[in-house]
Amino acid sequence: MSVPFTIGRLIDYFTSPNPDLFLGLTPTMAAASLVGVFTLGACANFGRSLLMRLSGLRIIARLRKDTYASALRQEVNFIENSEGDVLSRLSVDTNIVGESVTGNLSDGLRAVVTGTVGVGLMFYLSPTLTALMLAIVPPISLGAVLYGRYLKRLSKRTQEALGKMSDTAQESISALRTVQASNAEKHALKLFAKDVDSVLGLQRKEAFATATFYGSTGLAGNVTILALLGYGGTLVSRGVISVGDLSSLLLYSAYVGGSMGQLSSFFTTLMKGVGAGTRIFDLLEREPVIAPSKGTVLEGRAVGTIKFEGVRFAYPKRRDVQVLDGFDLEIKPGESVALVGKSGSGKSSVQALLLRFYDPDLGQIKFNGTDIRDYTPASWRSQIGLVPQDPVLFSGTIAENIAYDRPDASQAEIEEAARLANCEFVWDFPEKFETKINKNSLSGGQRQRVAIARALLKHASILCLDEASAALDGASEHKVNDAIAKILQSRTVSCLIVAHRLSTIQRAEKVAVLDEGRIVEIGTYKELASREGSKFREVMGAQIAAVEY
Ligand SMILES: Nc1ncnc2c1ncn2[C@@H]1O[C@H](COP(=O)(O)OP(=O)(O)OP(=O)(O)O)[C@@H](O)[C@H]1O
Repeated sequence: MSVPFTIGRLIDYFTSPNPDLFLGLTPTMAAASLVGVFTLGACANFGRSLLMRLSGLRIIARLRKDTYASALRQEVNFIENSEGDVLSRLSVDTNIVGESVTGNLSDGLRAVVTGTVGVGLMFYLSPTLTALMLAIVPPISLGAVLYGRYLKRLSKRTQEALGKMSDTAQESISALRTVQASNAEKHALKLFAKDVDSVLGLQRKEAFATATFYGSTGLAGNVTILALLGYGGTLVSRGVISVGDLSSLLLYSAYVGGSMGQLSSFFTTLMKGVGAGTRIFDLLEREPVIAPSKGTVLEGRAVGTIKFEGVRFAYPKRRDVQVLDGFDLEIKPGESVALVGKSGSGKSSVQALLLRFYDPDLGQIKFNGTDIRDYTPASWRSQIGLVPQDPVLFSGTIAENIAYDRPDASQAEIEEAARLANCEFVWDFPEKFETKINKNSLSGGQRQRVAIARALLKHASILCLDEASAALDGASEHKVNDAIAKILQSRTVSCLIVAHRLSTIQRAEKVAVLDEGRIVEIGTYKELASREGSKFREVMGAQIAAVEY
């Protein structure tokens, strides 16, 4: 802020017949002091920029971690419906918020200081000219407030549209094999382009608003400088102020104008940050429907009877389809129950309820007489090993994948679980258990067996198996069946298996047939298969006929 003042003094010094600089300084001393001030300013700028940048990055990192932690806590239904949107909040929105409260804030503060000191020094030099310049402040401030509000709304909508765009991209990219096999690239691109265009539409509105605001403030600023020069010129000719004072004033007005520009950009960036922040805090503060900390902790390996009592359930997104309607089932400790039924009859949903991915709308699921909702979801889930129909592998080694539920497991335990799950293929890989894999780099049958090993390593008291309905190749299917058979024969775990193959159903101690949301038949395989006209025979028709033939 000392620069315009000193320049004014220097101009007066060189243009005046009786030079007198300021406080008895010579031009050389004034220049030397300025260099000192510049150096100090440079150091302060370095510190400001570095500290603000670093704190911004740390805020972004922390917001990302917290938002991710919150996303992992939410019930699966909420996240599965908006995967891309959640990812966009994690990457884009956190960035906007971080920048708007750090670098932007420091620029804003600097603008406030520059503006206030500038106006103060202008008043010192000429109160009349300063009052003339300040006349443009109220209309510009009003414009900035209106523009900021508009931008905040627009920013939230833009971030939402960006989230939807990410959702669309995520869906196709994660299913690229299906997209390419169906020659659906054009269709996928069309869907994505539609989302991109809606983002573009919103950004265009923002561009128009910004251009209008900056265009008009720029015009107002230039007109003010012209007015200052015109009126200031008459004051100089009348000898009220010196040429140096007018030069200082003009420079200060440029500083103040610049700081007002910075202030409005601070305000608009802050409003964008508020828009993006709303989306982050919506997720950060969201209470999951299935509260992670509610309930008592189920310690150790708990053995007991599982009882579904009058369970009614419909998916939140499809309330009109009653998936389970008076579902009753009992699984005793160590018992294996095969759940059979037509495709879409609700078998996987039963397992999803047992794992508390959802809670029943009515009725209860009890473990040893206690509603499973009375346990914390994490401690309840720690009792269950899960082998889904299409198991998911994560990027990492085979050992890490097998030990996913129990990262502390020893190599010997991992190998033992792999042996029990018929994962002998691992020993054929050159790097054995250290072989790096990702979600696609094993065959379907191998994936199933790794998932079985994972579930076995957990030493859970309950196993939820969803048998692959897709046909595996003969050898692979035999290995998977054999691994499942070993589990069914052991009496140490209760097993709820969604079964499609006759061989599996035959091995289960109890077979339950699910139809229209409830168990319609229950018994041993022999009882159900020998009952003429049974629902079981209807569901398993072709397979039973093949055996009898
Ligand atoms: N996330 C979901 N949101 C809404 N509806 C769903 C969801 N998952 C499944 N459904 C519906 O719930 C019903 C039961 O599905 P579920 O997957 O439990 O059947 P299933 O018996 O396991 O089928 P399959 O043998 O083909 O795997 C079906 O009508 C299905 O369309």
